[in-house]
Amino acid sequence: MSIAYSVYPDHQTASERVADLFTNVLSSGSPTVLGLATGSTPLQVYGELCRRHRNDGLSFSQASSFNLDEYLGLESGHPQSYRHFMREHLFDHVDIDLARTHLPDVHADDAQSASDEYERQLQQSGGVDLQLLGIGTNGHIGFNEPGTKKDSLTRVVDLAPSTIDSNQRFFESPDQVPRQAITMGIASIMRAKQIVLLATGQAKAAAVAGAIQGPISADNPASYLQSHPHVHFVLDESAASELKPGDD
Ligand SMILES: N[C@@H]1[C@@H](O)[C@H](O)[C@@H](COP(=O)(O)O)O[C@@H]1O
Repeated sequence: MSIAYSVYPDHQTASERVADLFTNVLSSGSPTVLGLATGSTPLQVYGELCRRHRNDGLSFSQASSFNLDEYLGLESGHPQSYRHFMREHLFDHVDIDLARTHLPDVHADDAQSASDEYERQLQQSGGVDLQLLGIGTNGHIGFNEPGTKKDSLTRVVDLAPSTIDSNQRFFESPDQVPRQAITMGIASIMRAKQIVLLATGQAKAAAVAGAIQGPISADNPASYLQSHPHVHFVLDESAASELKPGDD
């Protein structure tokens, strides 16, 4: 099994192609459920969608959204919380109804009940029409770290040491980096009707090659995507650099 992929010369061009997919589902005129991701990778996708809203009238008025994950342990409104990220980079710049934007409730007394409730809302939404993913250098999607099972649902997870290291760049000091998160599971993600994974930069090349051309394995959670019927990887040349030729 393999995954379809496209390679573009740079991050901006790749991001515009991903924005095209979002534009298509948003332009259908019917209610749409978007699956959204955070991290540095999708920033230009969101920038492009904001530009299209401003200049071309692209409307989010029929959209609702579910984010993949949220850190546990940050106070409400923390600048590195994913809710804050989404408002800063997308929600506050387009006509989406904030009441229909969903992120896991990390301030509930019982984080596992809040995770179960998120999974229930996700299932009741009718399903994600288009899910955007990034990928960790260890192959994680959302915060589904290596070792995650294919049937996993939304739950509380411990972050891998390599993920904590990678995320240190967003915090003032290493001890401020959260150690836990609530994340959609692999099975939650795989229910999306269409999935696009955007990866750019050399640091992602090995994880991308393993996901597309390696065995389906918990060692590289993105490899589970091989069994999804409508998944596409959008890559820049660096992220594609460890793919073996002749397998696209
Ligand atoms: N939970 C997020 C993922 O959803 C994201 O895809 C990944 C890569 O982040 P970046 O895009 O900054 O490389 O790590 C984060 O920790």
